[in-house]
Amino acid sequence: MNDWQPDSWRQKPILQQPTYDDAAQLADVEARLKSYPPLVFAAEARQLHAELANIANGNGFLLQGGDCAESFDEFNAPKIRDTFKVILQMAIVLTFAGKCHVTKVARMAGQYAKPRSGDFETRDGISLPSYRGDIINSFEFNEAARRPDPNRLIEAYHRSASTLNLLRAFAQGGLADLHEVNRWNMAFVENNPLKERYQAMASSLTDALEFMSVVGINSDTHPAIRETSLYTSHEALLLNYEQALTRKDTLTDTWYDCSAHMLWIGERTRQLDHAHVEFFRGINNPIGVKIGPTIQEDDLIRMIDALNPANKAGRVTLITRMGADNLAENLPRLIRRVQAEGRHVVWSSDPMHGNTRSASNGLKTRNFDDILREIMQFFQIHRAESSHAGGIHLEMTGQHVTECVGGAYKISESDLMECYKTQCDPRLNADQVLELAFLVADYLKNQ
Ligand SMILES: O=C[C@H](O)[C@H](O)COP(=O)(O)O
Ligand SMILES: C=C(OP(=O)(O)O)C(=O)O
Repeated sequence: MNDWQPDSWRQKPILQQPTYDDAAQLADVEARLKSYPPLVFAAEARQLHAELANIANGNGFLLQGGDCAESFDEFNAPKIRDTFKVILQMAIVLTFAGKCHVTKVARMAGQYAKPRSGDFETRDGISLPSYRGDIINSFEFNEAARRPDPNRLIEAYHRSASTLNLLRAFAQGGLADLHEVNRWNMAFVENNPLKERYQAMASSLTDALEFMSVVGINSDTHPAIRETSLYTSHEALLLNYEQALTRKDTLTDTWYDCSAHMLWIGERTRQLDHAHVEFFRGINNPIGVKIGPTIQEDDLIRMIDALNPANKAGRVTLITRMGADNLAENLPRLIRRVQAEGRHVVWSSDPMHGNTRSASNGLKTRNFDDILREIMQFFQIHRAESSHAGGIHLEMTGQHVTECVGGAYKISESDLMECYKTQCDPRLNADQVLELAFLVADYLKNQ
């Protein structure tokens, strides 16, 4: 690792980056960010690493989710609270059904940069640079808004700090009480059109909590009942920002990217000889890598080795995002090769990014059934290969948006316009994501 430095990525080719007009202004912003306090503490990242190591070894489950792109405009406490609540609600049913620890990692407090298919967006004959996330430019469609602005890095830092502050308060301050979380779930089941389907699981969970109370295990006697831990993550796409928040941990004398506990490399920027792999190989956080259906076995092993030469369990999470129609053909060959080479990884399923399509009105959407189908196949394939299906990675929100079609409330393409708020990709709403959790839990319970 001698040849690695926080800025050594700058010597490599890089994709999916904005072009800033004023290099001096960008350098000034980077210097300011470098002087700011880190957002997370390296020891917290190590704690997450240890939890992920358990999952890589077959124990536990990773639940990772949140916005496709956090937005400066939609930045408020109810929105943060609602996503926090729904992550906890999912985690409680998955813990109960899977009978294992669920590690919760939010796509929050930094998920501000987006890779795009095209550099330009054209509307009514006018072409402007694509929206690349609020840390880079603005979603509004005019020339000034779409110009990359370095000050947005500072803005993203402060918003991430406030978000993280509130998440920590919720996690430790009483909002995470298991009894409360269970009450929210009971309300979800009570109001759901498919309530009979979820009733049995919700009732047995309630019974379990009541039994614990009777034998004296409650929020007063056991802090674990009223507190939780929630880690943060985002795609480390804008390396100027990530480098500025990369610090040497004084306890271990090793480098950590202190913008979040876990960072991931996207499907579009994981080329072995490019900047993102170079940056990631030197930071000690647990990291994710998105992998699509075209990846070859040799390339996968080379990538794992570049990122985790010591083959440490918990360091690398492979997040497969193949699409429900491609998973069965591609996942088994990758699992077999990773097993044959003895590499330690967490396998997680992102059932969102391979299942995006255009609705008839042109809006991007995803079908709940495709999402569920990809997750279920993910579990079945891992089971058939004697491998551990370690987690799921979702684009979701705690709010009642209409962006993905289907689910118990049968959102149709004509409903999409009712509350379509995403600035990039369609997210599962609060009901859809809980429904998914109950269905996955049902499957886990029957295994
Ligand atoms: O979230 C992932 C990507 O940023 C997104 O899918 C790209 O969307 P696009 O194809 O509209 O650019
Ligand atoms: C861009 C994303 O995913 P992928 O790299 O898998 O396309 C994402 O998760 O926001």
